[in-house]
Amino acid sequence: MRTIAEFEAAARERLDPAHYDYFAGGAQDEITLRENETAFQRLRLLPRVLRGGDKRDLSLTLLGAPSSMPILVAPTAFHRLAHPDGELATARAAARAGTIMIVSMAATTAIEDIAAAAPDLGLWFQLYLQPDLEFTEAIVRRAENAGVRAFVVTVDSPVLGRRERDDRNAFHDLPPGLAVENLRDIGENRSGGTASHVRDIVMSALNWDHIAWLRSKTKLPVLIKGVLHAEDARLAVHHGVAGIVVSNHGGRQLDTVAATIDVLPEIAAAVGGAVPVLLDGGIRRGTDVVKALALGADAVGVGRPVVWGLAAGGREGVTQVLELLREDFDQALALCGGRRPADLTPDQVRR
Ligand SMILES: Cc1cc2nc3c(=O)[nH]c(=O)nc-3n(C[C@H](O)[C@H](O)[C@H](O)COP(=O)(O)O)c2cc1C
Ligand SMILES: CC(C)CC(=O)C(=O)O
Repeated sequence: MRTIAEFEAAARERLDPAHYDYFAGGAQDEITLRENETAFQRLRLLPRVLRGGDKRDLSLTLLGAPSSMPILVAPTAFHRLAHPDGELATARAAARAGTIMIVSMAATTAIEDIAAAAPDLGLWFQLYLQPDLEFTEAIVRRAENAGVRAFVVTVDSPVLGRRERDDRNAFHDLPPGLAVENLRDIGENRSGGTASHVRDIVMSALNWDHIAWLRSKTKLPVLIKGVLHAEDARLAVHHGVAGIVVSNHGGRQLDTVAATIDVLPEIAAAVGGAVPVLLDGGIRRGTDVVKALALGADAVGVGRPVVWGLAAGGREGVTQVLELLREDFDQALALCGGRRPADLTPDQVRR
């Protein structure tokens, strides 16, 4: 398979249609879902020439974590719905690719098992802070003990977005045998949960004080994921976050919000290099990665492409997707006259 679109088609053939819809879908009219991709397609590149050098180096270090390329695995829930090996397969593929995997709190495999399956993997942990802060703290301790190296707090979900495909398919719970394993066995009366369980514990009250609270509870870097407004990026730096993920949750939260690539320049300007800026949403080609890095991202995350690889071929499928993106990015970088990710500059993108 040569493209992410081909992996998606293969995944679609294999998946239960309701599960395919869960992975593929966005909120309401799915305008932002489509816009994330079309916004990249609208941008035109201006390569630099005669800058030759035969060795390219795609590697970078993010908050102390080395990565072989500026393409990370974004947190997506429920990998065992996509493939029986679930998050273990994803983690092994991410480790082989030498990249960082941000594990979803709503993973269907326990964080300890993921860490054990891929000991060399740079693991970050995505958190939905919950109204019960003691419970949240227990999850934080559990993830720390498993060896994660950063927390990524999702801040675009005071409530969950309305995904009409899921409503139509009545997909609101995991099938028997699958659970949100990271919420199991913590505290009293926590049987570990289903999708509706997670739905109940995203926190409407979430505010900057909670970020300060989390920072007081862990020495690990705390990033926030789901920033679209430059003023929030400024506030994030002011509140001492270690990094910002420009994200609209893959178009799954509020429909008609801006495409991430369109707001990236404002956010990069607001942050001014104070902390790393990551971007996710709509990355399907190496040229998308080039555009994001040129416009100010330090790295990008991929959500659905990894799920399609997993559904199409388990660990090997995820490996193929990550290598396809790596090669595609490497070639686009070379064609833009760059040797390292940091060589890309905003003037190389015409908006
Ligand atoms: C099926 C699915 C599940 C997701 N689960 C989570 C999650 O548990 N936590 C989270 O912060 N983001 C979640 N996201 C959002 C992704 O982290 C990411 O922002 C988005 O997928 C990027 O867009 P892309 O799919 O176009 O690459 C999910 C996205 C998808 C498609
Ligand atoms: C379990 C869900 C809340 C995971 C998620 O963030 C999503 O489906 O977008």
